[in-house]
Amino acid sequence: MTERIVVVGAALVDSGRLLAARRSAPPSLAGCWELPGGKVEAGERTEDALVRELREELGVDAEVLSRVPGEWPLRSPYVLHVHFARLREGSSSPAPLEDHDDLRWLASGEIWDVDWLDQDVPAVREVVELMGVRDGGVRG
Ligand SMILES: Nc1nc2c([nH]c(=O)n2[C@H]2C[C@H](O)[C@@H](COP(=O)(O)OP(=O)(O)OP(=O)(O)O)O2)c(=O)[nH]1
Repeated sequence: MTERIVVVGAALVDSGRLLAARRSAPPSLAGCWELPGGKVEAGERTEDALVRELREELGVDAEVLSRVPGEWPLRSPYVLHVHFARLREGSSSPAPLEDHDDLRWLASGEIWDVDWLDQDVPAVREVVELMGVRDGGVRG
């Protein structure tokens, strides 16, 4: 059976805005925007992987909230899972420390202003839908 590796992405929300991160590498993905996160390591809980990745990549202390239902195929063998997350009180603001060269907090009318990775578009669409539905519920 083909190995399947989960990449976990954060729908990091704050005051109704969603954080988008612009990849700086590899060249095939550089310049496009994604949900920050990374690969879940063997034996690691997805939520723990997300907290770890957000600390490494953005220097933040994040709290993982609910999972966005669904799973989106990436380049084999990767599949994307997404969880809502928010910054814990006292966390630093996100900074593009690793893998990214720009960050943007997108308000609801700005979500499609950035050039998302093609494979992220269906996941982002789902996130936006849920942010609307849960308005007030997932706001950080
Ligand atoms: N983090 C993240 N990766 C994504 C998204 N969409 C997408 O195709 N990918 C791809 C890019 C990479 O091939 C893979 C995850 O790689 P990564 O570089 O973020 O993960 P990582 O930090 O664990 O990687 P590594 O450098 O430790 O190998 O999934 C997304 O929204 N978020």
